[in-house]
Amino acid sequence: MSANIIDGKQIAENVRNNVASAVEKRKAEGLRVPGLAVVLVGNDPASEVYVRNKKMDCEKAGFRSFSYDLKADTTQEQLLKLVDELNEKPEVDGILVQLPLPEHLDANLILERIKPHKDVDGFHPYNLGRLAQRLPALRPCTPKGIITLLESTGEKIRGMNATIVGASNIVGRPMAMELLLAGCTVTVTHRFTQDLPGTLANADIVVVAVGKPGLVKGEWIKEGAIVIDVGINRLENGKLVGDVDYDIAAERAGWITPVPGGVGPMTRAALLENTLQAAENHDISLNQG
Ligand SMILES: Nc1nc(=O)c2c([nH]1)NC[C@@H]1CN(c3ccc(C(=O)N[C@@H](CCC(=O)O)C(=O)O)cc3)C=[N+]21
Ligand SMILES: [Mg+2]
Repeated sequence: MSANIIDGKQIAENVRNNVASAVEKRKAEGLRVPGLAVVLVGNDPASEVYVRNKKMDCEKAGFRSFSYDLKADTTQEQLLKLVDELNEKPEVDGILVQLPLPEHLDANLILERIKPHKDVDGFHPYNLGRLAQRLPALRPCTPKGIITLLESTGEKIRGMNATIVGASNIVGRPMAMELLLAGCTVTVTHRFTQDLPGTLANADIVVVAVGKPGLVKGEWIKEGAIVIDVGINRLENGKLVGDVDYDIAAERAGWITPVPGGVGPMTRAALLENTLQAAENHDISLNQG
């Protein structure tokens, strides 16, 4: 068997076009265009690239973007003050504080300071709690984007066995929740898991989000499985690879995401969807005074 490729780039483009149309419609109705504030602390080169891309996505979708590039030695108090200001700014619908933050800052405290209705990353405990209760919420971008990728296959996801490799706050654990809500039987594996190959042998869906090239061997993939690779690893030769041995996995899988061009572009598209959703909810709360 040779896997079908899940074309994240193309699917993300469709999502972005839908968001752009919704923005046009808002304008025609005399509503504000959505606004995203992007906060970057320090000068990590990878973060600078990501942030630049997010601003570009905003402009293409017809959003306003507000950027705040802060020095690496910004204090906790200064950053909290900026978040407080952005929380109160009516033209800002979404606030994104780029991670990782410098060591001396407490990311959890800062993310929790963002008003939940502006938390377009979906990282606030309020939104994660609402997701866990299947209530409307802003959902973390990568897991949300992956659900869109799974839906694009046309396969019936409900009832499948799904295994997630990696239990991070921003991907693994919210992904488990999304797949549970989608009707999967969910297994989460992590650094203490004893038999990863044995678990994967039973997995109809595999989502890998660890950040170690070659962590998942192609031979471990069940024939016909859907393989979603969230890893983005830059090798010494400059090549970008995921966490899954792609070539062998692609011989066994039914569907597989490439790296690059799989999950990454969908994460960015889901951020635009969340910012539009935040703007729509924001209108309602502004009207209610
Ligand atoms: N507050 C916050 N929210 C985030 O969502 C967030 C973050 N911080 N910090 C970093 C991670 C990582 N992340 C990516 C998004 C898109 C690509 C992406 O577009 N990747 C391209 C390739 C990019 C490249 O060439 O390096 C692809 O996979 O095709 C990658 C990684 C969002 N993150
Ligand atoms: Mg990603």
